[in-house]
Amino acid sequence: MNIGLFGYGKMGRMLEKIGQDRGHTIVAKIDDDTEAIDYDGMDVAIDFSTPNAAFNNITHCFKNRVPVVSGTTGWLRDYEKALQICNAEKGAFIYASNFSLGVNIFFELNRQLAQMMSGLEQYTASLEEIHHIHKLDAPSGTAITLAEGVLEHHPKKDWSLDGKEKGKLPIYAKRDGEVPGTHSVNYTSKEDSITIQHVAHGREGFALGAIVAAEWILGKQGVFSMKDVLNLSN
Ligand SMILES: NC(=O)C1=CN([C@@H]2O[C@H](COP(=O)(O)OP(=O)(O)OC[C@H]3O[C@@H](n4cnc5c(N)ncnc54)[C@H](O)[C@@H]3O)[C@@H](O)[C@H]2O)C=CC1
Ligand SMILES: O=C(O)C1=N[C@H](C(=O)O)C[C@H](O)C1
Repeated sequence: MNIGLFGYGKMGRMLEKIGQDRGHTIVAKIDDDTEAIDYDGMDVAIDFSTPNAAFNNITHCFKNRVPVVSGTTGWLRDYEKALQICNAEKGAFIYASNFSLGVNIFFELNRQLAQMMSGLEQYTASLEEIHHIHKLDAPSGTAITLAEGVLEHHPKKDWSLDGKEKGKLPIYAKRDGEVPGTHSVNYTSKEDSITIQHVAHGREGFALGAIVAAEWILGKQGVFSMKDVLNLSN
């Protein structure tokens, strides 16, 4: 499979390694200084760029008939617009706030726990994410997905960064050294606390999940999620 990488930073380099290990060819490494892009040689594009660059990268791929896997976070205000362009161009698209197998299992566990906790008003829910100091966006995309899973079964209607808005589910975002990504969901009462946590040990899991998604999307048309790729139950 010929892969075009959009964003050749920490994730781009890890994708190159894992992609080559799985027998694929990296035909383009597009970064902020790339002047011309040859879409014709790409079977699939994988975008791990920046919040400001992702929408343009993704939609240009749709217009050039290249399927897209995107893991870039912090651009989701434009997500619906991207889906419209994907559908109009009969393109193929997978976005995931986190491509690792472990986090996608954690997403399911989070939803199940949220359902069990619904109606137990003595517990106060909160989320915490810890990432490296280079991260541009806060809260993390993964924390937002986790918050959405909690809110499906919770009287609160929205989340708020660092608990700044009263009456909303707080997501505390911390930045520390080179931490690859740690996410916790906590329920606390006067009597006790329940915490579930996912700890990434590096970036390999994210990159492997994105390459598996790219292999899966070849030849397909439409908008998909990691649930489709991993065949996880609803
Ligand atoms: N969904 C997931 O599983 C994961 C998502 N991420 C997300 O992926 C994104 C990238 O993460 P990192 O590689 O750690 O960041 P990074 O900062 O190391 O790399 C981003 C790269 O994008 C480049 N870039 C800037 N403008 C561009 C443009 N117009 N076109 C192409 N590239 C451009 C930057 O120069 C940089 O090299 C972030 O949004 C991060 O949150 C990171 C890890 C896992
Ligand atoms: O920026 C990162 O590094 C990561 N970003 C993603 C996010 O925002 O959730 C996924 C992972 O936690 C690493």
